[in-house]
Amino acid sequence: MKDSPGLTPLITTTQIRKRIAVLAGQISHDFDSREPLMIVSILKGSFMFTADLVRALSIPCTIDFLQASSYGTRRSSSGTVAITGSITVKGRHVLLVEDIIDTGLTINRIVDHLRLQQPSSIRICTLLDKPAARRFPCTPDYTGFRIDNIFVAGYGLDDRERYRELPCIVAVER
Ligand SMILES: O=P(O)(O)OC[C@H]1O[C@H](OP(=O)(O)OP(=O)(O)O)[C@H](O)[C@@H]1O
Ligand SMILES: Nc1nc2[nH]cnc2c(=O)[nH]1
Repeated sequence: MKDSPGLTPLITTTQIRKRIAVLAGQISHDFDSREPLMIVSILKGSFMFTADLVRALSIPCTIDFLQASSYGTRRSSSGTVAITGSITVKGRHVLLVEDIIDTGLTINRIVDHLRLQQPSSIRICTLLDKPAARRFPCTPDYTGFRIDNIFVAGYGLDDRERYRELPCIVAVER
């Protein structure tokens, strides 16, 4: 990890790699049909997780992206989710891939947005879950790690656009 004051290691690169192998095994088992699974990666935070997860799957998939932003340069949600990108999910089995579910606002907004198009199913896979921070109900179908209500960065997640490139998850000092 880069030598930066205020960052405390939380989840190592090895732990992430091992956990993704398990998640990918479960997903591949659950969606073992001839139809390709539609992966929808929620940017920016999930770019690294998505790249590692899809490479570990043993089933065919397609990969699309939506961008959702509500934190901006803050460490708490603005309460408004801006969704950009246009994808077609009608009749597809969709797996939303998130880096983190915190208040639950972002994932709820995305699910509501996509349901209007009548997909065959929507499932949620998140690398990190902060159940203690939840304000909008959401129970992910696949979870990498449950963490305490602390602000984290690395492996795609930012603190004011910094640290996305780190290969591990760190806690950021407030
Ligand atoms: O459950 P919530 O409280 O809604 O928080 C989770 C969302 O917050 C982060 O996105 P952010 O708005 O920071 O955008 P980014 O992924 O581009 O950094 C993260 O990537 C999730 O999408
Ligand atoms: N980087 C980052 N983004 C978040 N979005 C919601 N919670 C978090 C968090 O802990 N870290």
